[in-house]
Formats: sequence, C-alpha cells, structure tokens
Amino acid sequence: MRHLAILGSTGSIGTNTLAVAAEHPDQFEVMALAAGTNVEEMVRQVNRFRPRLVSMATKEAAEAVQSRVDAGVKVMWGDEGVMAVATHPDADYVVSALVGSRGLRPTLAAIEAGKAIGLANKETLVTAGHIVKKAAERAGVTIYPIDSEHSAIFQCLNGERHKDVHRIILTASGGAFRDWTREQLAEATPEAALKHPNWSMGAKVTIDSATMMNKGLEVIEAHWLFDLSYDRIDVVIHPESIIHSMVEFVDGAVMAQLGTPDMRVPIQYALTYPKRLSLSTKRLDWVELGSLHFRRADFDRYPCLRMAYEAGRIGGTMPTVLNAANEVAVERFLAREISFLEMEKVIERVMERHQPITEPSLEAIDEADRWARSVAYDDRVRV
Ligand SMILES: NC(=O)C1=CN([C@@H]2O[C@H](COP(=O)(O)OP(=O)(O)OC[C@H]3O[C@@H](n4cnc5c(N)ncnc54)[C@H](OP(=O)(O)O)[C@@H]3O)[C@@H](O)[C@H]2O)C=CC1
Ligand SMILES: CC(=O)[C@@H](O)[C@H](O)COP(=O)(O)O
Ligand SMILES: [Mn+2]
Repeated sequence: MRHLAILGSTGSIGTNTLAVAAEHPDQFEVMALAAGTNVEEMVRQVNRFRPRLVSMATKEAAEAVQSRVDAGVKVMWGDEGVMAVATHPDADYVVSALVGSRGLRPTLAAIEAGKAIGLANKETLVTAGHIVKKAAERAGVTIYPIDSEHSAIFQCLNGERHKDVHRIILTASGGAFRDWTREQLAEATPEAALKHPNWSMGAKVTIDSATMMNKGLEVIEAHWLFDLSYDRIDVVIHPESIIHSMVEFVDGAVMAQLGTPDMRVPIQYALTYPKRLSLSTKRLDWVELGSLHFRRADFDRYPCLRMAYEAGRIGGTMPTVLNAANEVAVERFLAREISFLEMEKVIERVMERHQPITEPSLEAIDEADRWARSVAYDDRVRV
C-alpha cells in the first residue's frame, strides 16, 4: 500500500494521479493534497478521497474549502501548507505536480523527509538538478519519472547497464504549430497554442510544447535523471506521440516504449514500480495506426530547443535563468502582453545578460531565478 501526498492535485497530473488511485483502492491511500485556488475541485477530491491534510494557495481558498468539508480535515494555506503536505508524516510517496519552479522547495523538503518521489514537475530538475540529485542520494530516496518521455526511457533501461547506453532519443509531438511556418507563427494566438494535437495538459506545458521549450526542458531533465551528457541526448519529432521515447545501446539495438497518449500509464508505473497493475487505457490497434512518422527537430525552426541545450551545457545558474525567463514569457504570452515569437526573444535576451555561477547554492538559485524574472518582465528586453 502506498500512502500518497499530491502536490498540484487539482491539475492535469494531479487528477490523473487520483484517477489511478481510484482504480486501485487496495493499493493507494491519499493522505494529503495541495493545490492553488480551485476550491470546487478540491472539495470534490476531499469528499472522494478523505485526505487528512489539505493546502490551498491562499487563505481565502483555504477558508472556502474548510467551510465545505468535514471538520476533521485539516486545511492549511500558502508555503507553510504546501510544505506540510510535502512532508506529511503519514505519506510515504509524494507526487510532485505543481507547475513551475515553485515546485522546487516542497519537492526538496519531501526528499529530505525521506519520501519516494514521483516527479512530473520537470522545472524542479531544470532549475536545480545538482541540488535535487545530491539531496536524493543523501536521503537514499528514489525519484521515479512521471514525464512520459522519461518514464519511457526508465522502462527501456530496466535491467540494462548505464555503460551500454549509446544515446537516448526523446520524441516530440512538435506541438500545436508543427505544420506552421515561422512567418505564420508571428500571428499565433494563445487559443491556437493551447490546442495540443495529442495530449490534454495544463496551460503552461502546452505552450512549452508549442515553442518546443518543453522538449528543451526535458533534455535537461533527462541529463539529471539518467546521468547522461548532452551529446548523448537527442530529439526527434514524432507527430503521433505513440513512441514515448527510445534508448539506443552500444550494439545498435534500440528499445522504445509505445502506447496511446495517456498520462495515467507513466503515473501508475511511477507509483507501482517495479510492478505493473491493470489499467483501463485504450489499447493500440496496429492496423488502425498504419504508420508512424519522424521529422528532424531543427534548431533554426525551434530556437527554444537550441537555447535549452545551450543552457544545459553551460550549466550552473544558466538553466535556472532559462527556466525562469520562460515561465515569465509564457505567462505574458497567455496574458497577451507579448507575441508568440517574442517569447523566444525574451528568453534569449535574458540569457545573454546573465553571468552564470557554477555549482550554485539554493540561495544563488533563488537569486538567479528572481533576477531572470525581473529582466523578463522588463519591456525593454524584447526589443
Ligand atoms: N499535464 C501533463 O500531462 C504533463 C505535465 N508535466 C509537468 O507536470 C507539472 C504539472 O503540470 P500540469 O498538471 O499540466 O499543470 P496544471 O496547470 O494542470 O496544474 C498545476 C497544479 O498546480 C497547482 N498550483 C498552481 N499554483 C499554485 C500555488 N501557488 N500553490 C499551490 N498549488 C498551485 C494548481 O492548482 P489550482 O488549479 O487549484 O490553482 C494545479 O493543481 C508541470 O511541471 C508539467 O510540465 C509533465 C508531463 C505531462
Ligand atoms: C505528456 C508529456 O509528457 C508532455 O510533456 C508531452 O511530452 C508534451 O508533448 P510534446 O512536448 O512532445 O509536444
Ligand atoms: Mn513530456
């Protein structure tokens, strides 16, 4: 039996995690939930899963939840509440599914408290991979990947030796605009960018997918999860999202993990590893599928992917800055303050201005994150 705490329970990963828990009530008990401001969904979750602790982002949202649930459920709010959920003494497994680098501190706290981690929040590893890895080693904690590509690689590597890996190949759908020219992208709206061709996900990761920054963040995430240098991590566009990623070994053999695009599969595998349990997913019909397609992930067409490789190779605080600038750029695009193509310009300008620090402390990471956000909000940066 796993005793779960879920950070970001009302989001896309959070609700899929609860769907997995609901399918196997004999395997999972939900102990604590943290979310932002979605009171309706949290009240539904509390009534359905009966956690002992709940946290909301604001006092108002917490009071609204408290007034509508059993008095025995403790409701907290803000940073203190998220930290309490992440370290709840009755939970042994924390699903990290907040969005953005706000996931870093609670995920680290969960690791330091000795919880196993199911990691969806890729920004945690992008912004402070060296700190998170060391903390996990110190605490003897395993980080199980939930991100579909990393789950695929984790599955392909099962029983293999690290030294036998030649390279890994992350597949990318190409996002909402994969068939658009750069000229057309100048007019891209948030509504169009939010229509992912294959996956139903939260807004931030869907925009990242359209710019291909998602794949860039995933390259850095893979570097930390699988201890591979950047020249051993490749990306290929695969419009169908049926192959979730691949590992090529030194003898030329390639292992791939395939399936319909359904996040419950990698979530459940992260929760039950090394076991597999049944799951009510749509099965692949090979004849209906017919064929699979691949395209080159071109750096000129996708500058965000290029910048992510550059930031990863530079290391230190540069990935932190890439990530923070990207979070602001996405927020401003969704608020219609900047255009689709201005997102990559903002990130590039912020990176150009940054003097990276090597082996940064957590405080230096916070400082770089704050600095990058303030520059990315400054309108002079996109000119
Ligand atoms: N969605 C997917 O299929 C995939 C997502 N990922 C990664 O997983 C992470 C989560 O993504 P996704 O589920 O799509 O995101 P969503 O936007 O759907 O969900 C985000 C969650 O975080 C909560 N939240 C937002 N702000 C705060 C805050 N200040 N304090 C506490 N909670 C907060 C939201 O609460 P509320 O809604 O109540 O405000 C919600 O529960 C991201 O890092 C993403 O890149 C990776 C692979 C696939
Ligand atoms: C489901 C998942 O893991 C997402 O991160 C997905 O990868 C987004 O798709 P693309 O970035 O390939 O468009
Ligand atoms: Mn992914």
